[in-house]
This record gives sequence, structure tokens and C-alpha cells, in this order.
Amino acid sequence: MTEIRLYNSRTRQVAPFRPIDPDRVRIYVCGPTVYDRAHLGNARPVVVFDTLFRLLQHVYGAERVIYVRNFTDVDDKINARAAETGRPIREITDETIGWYHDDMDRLLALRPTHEPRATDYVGAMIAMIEELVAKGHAYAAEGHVLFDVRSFPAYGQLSGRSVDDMIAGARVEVAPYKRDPMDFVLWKPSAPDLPGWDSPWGRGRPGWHIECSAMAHELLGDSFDIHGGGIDLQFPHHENEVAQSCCAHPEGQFARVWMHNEMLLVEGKKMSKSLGNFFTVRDLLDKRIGGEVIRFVFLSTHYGKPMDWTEAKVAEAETVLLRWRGLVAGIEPAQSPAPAVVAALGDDLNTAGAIAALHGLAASGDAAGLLASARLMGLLEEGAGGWAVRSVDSRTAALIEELLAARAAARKARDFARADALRDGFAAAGLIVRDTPQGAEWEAGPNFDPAALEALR
Ligand SMILES: Nc1ncnc2c1ncn2[C@@H]1O[C@H](COP(=O)(O)OP(=O)(O)OP(=O)(O)O)[C@@H](O)[C@H]1O
Ligand SMILES: [Zn+2]
Repeated sequence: MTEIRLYNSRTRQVAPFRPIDPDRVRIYVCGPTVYDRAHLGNARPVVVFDTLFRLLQHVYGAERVIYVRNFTDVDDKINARAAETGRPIREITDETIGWYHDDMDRLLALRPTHEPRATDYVGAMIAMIEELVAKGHAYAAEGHVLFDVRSFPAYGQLSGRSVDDMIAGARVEVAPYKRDPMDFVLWKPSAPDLPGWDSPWGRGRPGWHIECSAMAHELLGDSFDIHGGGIDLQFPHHENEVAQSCCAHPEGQFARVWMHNEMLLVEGKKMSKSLGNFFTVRDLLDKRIGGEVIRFVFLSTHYGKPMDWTEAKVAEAETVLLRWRGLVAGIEPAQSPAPAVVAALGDDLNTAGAIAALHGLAASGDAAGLLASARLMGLLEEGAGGWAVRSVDSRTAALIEELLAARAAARKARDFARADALRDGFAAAGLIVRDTPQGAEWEAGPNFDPAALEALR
């Protein structure tokens, strides 16, 4: 059996991965808060953990891996969005989940085994909080329930900080009802016009951290194999998950391996909604950058390293994928992926090394091996062609858009000679253009010649 070695953020070491039960390999990954389109940074953990999911399925069997990724559908940001727009919360969260599925499907990410919505698990959260209060790890105060961090000596171990350092360094919310400034909210009161559930502490709603602890426990049990998410969640979110879960269920150990993807950066800073320096996955797809291209760019960098998004990386991915798609056209995939590719992935998900191995297969002319191995990484999938790698590179796509705009302008100006010349030029270049009520749609025909378009400028 292929050995998988993973870097565990908890122990800060790479170690061989041994599932608790090889017939039920269990992963939990923190999913999105659903009030807006996913930005490109949010897609990085999706692609990273999808690749891990595929590798585990390959090694242990597709039916033996249980992958849970939640939707946080109760949150202040969602309430704020509902207040701004006057729309019902459920409508906003349903719509956002639909967008998330559409966008992540385009990145060739498999749907997880379970995608729990937090609001379906509030009963389990209340039960867990009651357990924590009963065991002396939490206390109720002014309609809130707080976790008592001093009651859990291992608090801070995951992120490598002591409670005293945290207080000194962190921006903590001081509140009169907290015994210690680091104590965090498990439950809080809810105003009558906001979502709320009846509980032993009055009508209220859960804190964010308890959601993941409760859903992971319901779906995966006291102990499971891998917990993932972005490094930005390591503290406080994951630290708090550990504290809640280990104190409520001391017979288990919660997650054995913690994996954190590094951030997608924009000019050295984390891409994030709060900084406003983001663009969405949808923005890229609308620019006709293929989902497969986006996936390839992510896989070109190890998940543990910060990365930038650049036009050059997109162009490189397009070139490689187009060449590979040409090589494997009409070829049946080999029985199994190449050992070098599996070994690279097993080496703490060394996706850059796996891509280097794919280049080796392409160079040696092993198209069947290339196809089987690329598919293990979610690349060169059949049927994905239409929206996977697109048929033209981004520079050509931009030129086509420019020429279509020029044709529209010519028509508007009643310059029919120019409009007709463009129409004939498109046909001569093998570009199929259809006029629709939403505007012009185009497709590269079988004899498409991008060079012929240049002359139309
Ligand atoms: N720039 C980024 N690069 C990589 N992963 C990211 C980035 N930003 C967020 N993530 C990850 O995306 C996932 C979804 O997180 P969540 O929905 O909480 O994002 P968010 O808080 O809305 O984003 P933001 O941080 O932009 O406000 C988490 O696993 C988080 O770690
Ligand atoms: Zn979480």
C-alpha cells in the first residue's frame, strides 16, 4: 500500500499517516460562511483537500473515505446581508450554497461525502454546550455561555501559544460577563428579529467554533483522522474546536492530524473580504479562464506555501493543459496512475512534484500513464473539456472580446462596412459567433486560427 506522509500542524512534524480505521478514513474541513460568492482564496482549501480526498480514495478505496465539509449558515455577516437587502436569510444562504457548488464543481472538486448546514445541527450544539457546563468547562452569564480556557491546560497547544501570551498579544474582546478575557462564546442571546433557538440559557444562537465541533462529532465521532482548513483558522477557530471537543468528549482525541493550507496572497497580503483585495472564482470563469486552469495553478504550489496569482501562471497552465489534452486525445487511461505521481502526492501532498512527474510522462510519450495520473489529481477529466481548459488562451479570448465590442460599436455607428468586414473576418478565422439577446456568444471552430484575428484589429 502506498505510504502517505503528512505534515501535522499539531506536532509540527511530518509522520506516516495511519488511519484509526482504514475502512473509514475520516476528514473534516471547515467550509464557507455563506453570504457571498467565494473568492479565489476560498477556493485554495477546496482544491487542496479535494486532492487529498482523491489520494485517500485511491489508496484506501473510494467507499472507505468520509469527507465532511460544512456550511456555516448562521452568522452575523449573514444577518447583516439580510438586513441590507431585505431578503430572507434562508434565501440568501440557499442561493450562496448554489453558487458555491457551481463554482467549486468547475474546479473539478468532488462533492464531499457530507455537507452539513450548521442550522441543522443546533440541537447537537446545545447538547455539547450542556456537557461542557456539566463538566465544569463552561459557564453561563447574562444569556451567554462561555468556554473557560483556564479549565483546559492544553489550550494553546495547537497554535503553539500560551494563554498569557495570547492575552498580551491578541485583540481580545473584553466583556463584563467573561471570567478571563480569552474565554470565548459558545452561545449568545439573539434579538427577536434575528435567528434564534430555544435553549437552557434562553433564546439564542451558537458561536461559530461550537458549530464545527458539534458537526464533526455527529458525523465522524469522538476521534477522527484529519482536520483541515486555512492557516488563518488555526487560531482561534481550531484551537477553540480542540478545547470544546476534547473537554466534552475526553474519551476521544478529536482530530489526530491537523492540516493547514497557506494563504493566497495579493501583493503580499492575504486575499480576504475584509481587506477588499479579492476577486471571485466566478470573475475568473467569466473571463473564460478554465476551472481546470485555476486548479492547475493551485496545484503548482505546495499547499504549505503562500502563493500569488499571476497572469503568467495562468498562461503557463493553459499551454501545458492544451498540450496534454492534445497528447491524450483518443487514448484510454492506463490501469493505474504512475507510481512517481502517487509517491509525490503521498509525500505530504507534493502536488508540484506530481506535476513534474506528469511532465516526465508526457516527455516520454506515455499518454495513457499521463491520463490516468492526471485524473488522480482531478486534471484531464473527460467531459470536463467544455468548461475545463478552454479552447483558446486568455490573450486570444481578450482579443475576441475586443473585436466583438468593435463590431457592436460599428453597428451602433451605422458603419456597416466595418461591421461586415469583422463578420467576414471572424468566419475566415474559424470563429463561430452567435448573436443572442444577452449579447454575442462565441466558440472556436475546428479550423480556428487565432493569428487571422490579429489582422482584424
Ligand atoms: N486568501 C486565502 N487563501 C487561502 N485560503 C483562504 C483565504 N481566505 C480564506 N481562506 C479559507 O477559505 C475557507 C472559507 O473561509 P470563510 O468562509 O471563513 O472565509 P471568509 O472568512 O469569508 O474569507 P475572508 O477571510 O476573506 O473574510 C477557510 O478554510 C479559510 O481558511
Ligand atoms: Zn471549523
